[in-house]
Amino acid sequence: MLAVFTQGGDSARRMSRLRSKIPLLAFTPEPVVRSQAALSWGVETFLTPTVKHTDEMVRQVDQAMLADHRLERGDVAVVVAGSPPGIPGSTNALRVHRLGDATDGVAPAYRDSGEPGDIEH
Ligand SMILES: Nc1ncnc2c1ncn2[C@@H]1O[C@H](COP(=O)(O)OP(=O)(O)OP(=O)(O)O)[C@@H](O)[C@H]1O
Ligand SMILES: CC(=O)C(=O)O
Repeated sequence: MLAVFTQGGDSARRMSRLRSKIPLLAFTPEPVVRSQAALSWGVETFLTPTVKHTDEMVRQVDQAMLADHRLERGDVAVVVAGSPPGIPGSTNALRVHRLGDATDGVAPAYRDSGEPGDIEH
């Protein structure tokens, strides 16, 4: 599973163009971008709160995937984002994340990152 965090939508469009065989999920804080991204090939969209740290992004991925039992703890997700978050056009990071690590708080940074709010699918 590949999760892309996008503010303007370009990153989601670029990932969609690759026609990957693995599921592509786009997370955005912008309702309009969410609607546009949903029209791109193979993209499933999630509306998320704006975050300040990439650790909060992976927490959102954990919440979205584990709540629906879409994936299991220990499954691996690839997360593409801009680090630090909040600057459109700054996508520059790829992280391999083990699902559950953020919501389980396996590292101190995850325990500090708090509740990001609701994710709307
Ligand atoms: N929920 C969020 N909270 C904070 N920042 C976010 C969130 N979702 C995405 N971002 C940030 O948005 C940026 C990527 O947005 P975008 O998709 O617009 O980039 P891009 O495609 O490179 O830009 P552009 O559309 O300007 O060409 C990254 O810095 C990413 O961290
Ligand atoms: C992409 C991401 O989650 C990071 O920069 O850590």
